[in-house]
Amino acid sequence: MVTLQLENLGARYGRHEVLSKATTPPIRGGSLTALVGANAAGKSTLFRRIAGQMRGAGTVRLSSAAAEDLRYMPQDTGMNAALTVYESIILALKQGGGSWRLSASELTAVNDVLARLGITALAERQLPELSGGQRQVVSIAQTLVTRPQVILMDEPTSALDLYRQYEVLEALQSYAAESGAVMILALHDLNQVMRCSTTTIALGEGSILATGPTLEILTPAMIRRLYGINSRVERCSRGCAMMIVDGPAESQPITV
Ligand SMILES: Nc1ncnc2c1ncn2[C@@H]1O[C@H](COP(=O)(O)OP(=O)(O)OP(=O)(O)O)[C@@H](O)[C@H]1O
Repeated sequence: MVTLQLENLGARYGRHEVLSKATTPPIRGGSLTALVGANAAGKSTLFRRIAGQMRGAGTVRLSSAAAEDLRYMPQDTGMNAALTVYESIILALKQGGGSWRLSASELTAVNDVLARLGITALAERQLPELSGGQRQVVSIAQTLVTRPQVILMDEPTSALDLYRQYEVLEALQSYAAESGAVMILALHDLNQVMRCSTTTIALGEGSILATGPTLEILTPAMIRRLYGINSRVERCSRGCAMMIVDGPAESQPITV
């Protein structure tokens, strides 16, 4: 089982300190972890820091996985190359180098990721012709095709319709369950978080405020602290937890 643990991570842009002493217990693979926090709280910055794209204080500890097994899918992924969807996924698979010839197992990996994400019909389409939601799913396919063991995705469902959100989150959950990968998704929709993630990391006030089981973290008090919103967390008639927004709290969230 892969685990990821953060110890006292810091990150700054010049003199602007965005994160300080960001620490988590070991985050276990096999299910989805959500990263939540207000705009500008530092979610993308934390991902860049974990992915080694930024220097800073602290340590990222990985067990049962190497740094090369980590993939980070940023919020905005360039999709203007004159490639088909199929070619772009082969390119993502071959980024580690090697021959352009596809082995039988690589061919299976490309076809599998297309099928898993429900985009087989898009395989021959050119990237610049795709809609925003289609691009986002292709970007997820490019991220998963190498079968990474640690995956960081920045708002992977932000451009998706309701059906696609459901389909993609189910696909990500099943990928995590079968591979044992640590999969952290930055998400803004807290009902989505409650439905799909077992663990939640709450980011605010320049650090990680709490990490733990999603329903223990996403209490009305934490939601008020993170977003400045009064809310209730209730059970629907089928027993699923859901958040109901009541309105703005008197105090605004504190971001950096
Ligand atoms: N390249 C950069 N140079 C300078 N400051 C930056 C840079 N990238 C981000 N920041 C600043 O760092 C802070 C955190 O930004 P970040 O993108 O990590 O937030 P976020 O939580 O991902 O926000 P959002 O939910 O809006 O995507 C913000 O104040 C932002 O302006």
